[in-house]
Amino acid sequence: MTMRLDYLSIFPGYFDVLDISLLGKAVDNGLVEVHAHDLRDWTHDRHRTVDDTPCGGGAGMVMKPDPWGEAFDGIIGIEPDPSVHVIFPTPSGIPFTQSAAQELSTVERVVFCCGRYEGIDHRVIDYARTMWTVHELSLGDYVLNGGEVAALAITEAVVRLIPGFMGNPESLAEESFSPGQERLLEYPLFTRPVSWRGMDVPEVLMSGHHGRIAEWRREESLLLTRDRRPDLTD
Ligand SMILES: Nc1nc2cc(Br)ccc2s1
Repeated sequence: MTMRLDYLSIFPGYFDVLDISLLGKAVDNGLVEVHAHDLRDWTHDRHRTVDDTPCGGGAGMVMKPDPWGEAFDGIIGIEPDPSVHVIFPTPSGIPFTQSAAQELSTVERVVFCCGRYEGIDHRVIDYARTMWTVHELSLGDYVLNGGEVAALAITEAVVRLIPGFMGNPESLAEESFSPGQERLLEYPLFTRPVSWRGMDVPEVLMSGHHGRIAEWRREESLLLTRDRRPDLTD
């Protein structure tokens, strides 16, 4: 299966980065195809206007619905298709999680709608919900200047889970937040040299005693999780 990823943005250049590194490899080996689109290509005025003042007043500007609607018609189509997943990164979205990444990794078509300014006219999201499967996703409780960086993060989390993408799929199963894994943070990692700037690798890790090593790692994960993410231990 090839996953098609579309990105709608007034800064499509953000997505040039998808041609390099592991994601570039996924593109080369036909696992994913990536299309970035400039929302301004669907404007008709001399200034290629995509924003306007908010109805009801308030600070900043809101993205006009017309360019989005015409871009949807051109990129996705005018017939409803629930197999198309449309993602709006937004601070007011539901938290994006590894299980959501897992689910999205099986989808054949994903369209990212990257808002700027104060956000997108809400009728765009309401329209999209009548046509496709829509996800309003948040990456965390902080505000970016637009959805592009969030779209890149979601892309990386999803694409790396596509079967055949990672050389060693077993490593995925052991990662934190993977299905079936206890919700624990990763234990500290070490490699050679054994002694570095007066700091040594914990002796247990050099003991060759796999039972003790597993026990040490679990304890470290429990301590770290309790200290940094008590919410995961609920
Ligand atoms: N955390 C996030 N901040 C933002 C800001 C804008 Br503007 C659009 C999308 C997102 S996702």
